[in-house]
Amino acid sequence: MKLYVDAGNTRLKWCLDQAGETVASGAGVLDEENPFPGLTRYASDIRSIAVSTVASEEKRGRLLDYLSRLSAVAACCYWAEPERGGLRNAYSDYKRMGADRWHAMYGAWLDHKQGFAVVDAGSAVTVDYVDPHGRHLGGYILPGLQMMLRSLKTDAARIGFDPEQVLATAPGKSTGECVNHGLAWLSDAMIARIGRDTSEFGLTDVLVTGGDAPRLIDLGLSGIHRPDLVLAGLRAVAGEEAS
Ligand SMILES: Nc1ncnc2c1ncn2[C@@H]1O[C@H](COP(=O)(O)OP(=O)(O)O)[C@@H](O)[C@H]1O
Ligand SMILES: CC(C)(COP(=O)(O)O)[C@@H](O)C(=O)NCCC(=O)O
Ligand SMILES: [K+]
Repeated sequence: MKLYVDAGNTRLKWCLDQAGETVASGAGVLDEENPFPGLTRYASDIRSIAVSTVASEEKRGRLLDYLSRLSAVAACCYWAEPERGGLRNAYSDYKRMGADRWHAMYGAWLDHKQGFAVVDAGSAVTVDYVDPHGRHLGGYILPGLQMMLRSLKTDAARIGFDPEQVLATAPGKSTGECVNHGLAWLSDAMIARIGRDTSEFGLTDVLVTGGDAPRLIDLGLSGIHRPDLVLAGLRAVAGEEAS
């Protein structure tokens, strides 16, 4: 079996592949005693390990340590690239791009050749545009939804509120409403902007991934929900490298 790991700043997502089929998958947190609940019983069946990570070097070290105790197979990390299979990275300094963005774009490129946007709503929100020729037009990096709420809580002394996942965007009449409606209102503006950009650039599909993808879809982002997009791209890249 092949193990694929997407290690973000908040969570680890993983899947186990046998002959192209997903036999198990899950999510966990590196700091927990078992970062891969559900995986341990397959440990002796693992024949390869591929990792896409944007976590710090310290966290990557701990992840690789954990994996080396789990399995005798050495884990291989895959990074952003300048080009693959007709998909071309807009970054001149492509090594600086988060591996998750590259793998999500490649996962999308395999199935959506008519031009697309990838919206990855994780710890941070990233938006990337790829035209029908596979040219990455560039993208955006924004604070994630939880990150925004957390920064309001920690960096402003008098903003006290309970986070609520409201859809309301009307002007708030209490601190809680101002914050919670504010986040919905800001997301609404971002969603409208993505709609404008995709029609201006002639991109057909919007693919949405990351832990807060359902929230953005609830808020009106009309797109294809692909929770596994980073892992899909990583699977393809690692498979091509092995063949
Ligand atoms: N079970 C969960 N644990 C943690 N965060 C979750 C969970 N479900 C949804 N989320 C939301 O998803 C975000 C993390 O998304 P994810 O795509 O896993 O991030 P990353 O790739 O940066 O680790 C969090 O900020 C949180 O808002
Ligand atoms: C933008 C990100 C923080 C998103 O990470 P995530 O929210 O998935 O944890 C990550 O892709 C990253 O660290 N990128 C490096 C900078 C760049 O892509 O230009
Ligand atoms: K992300």
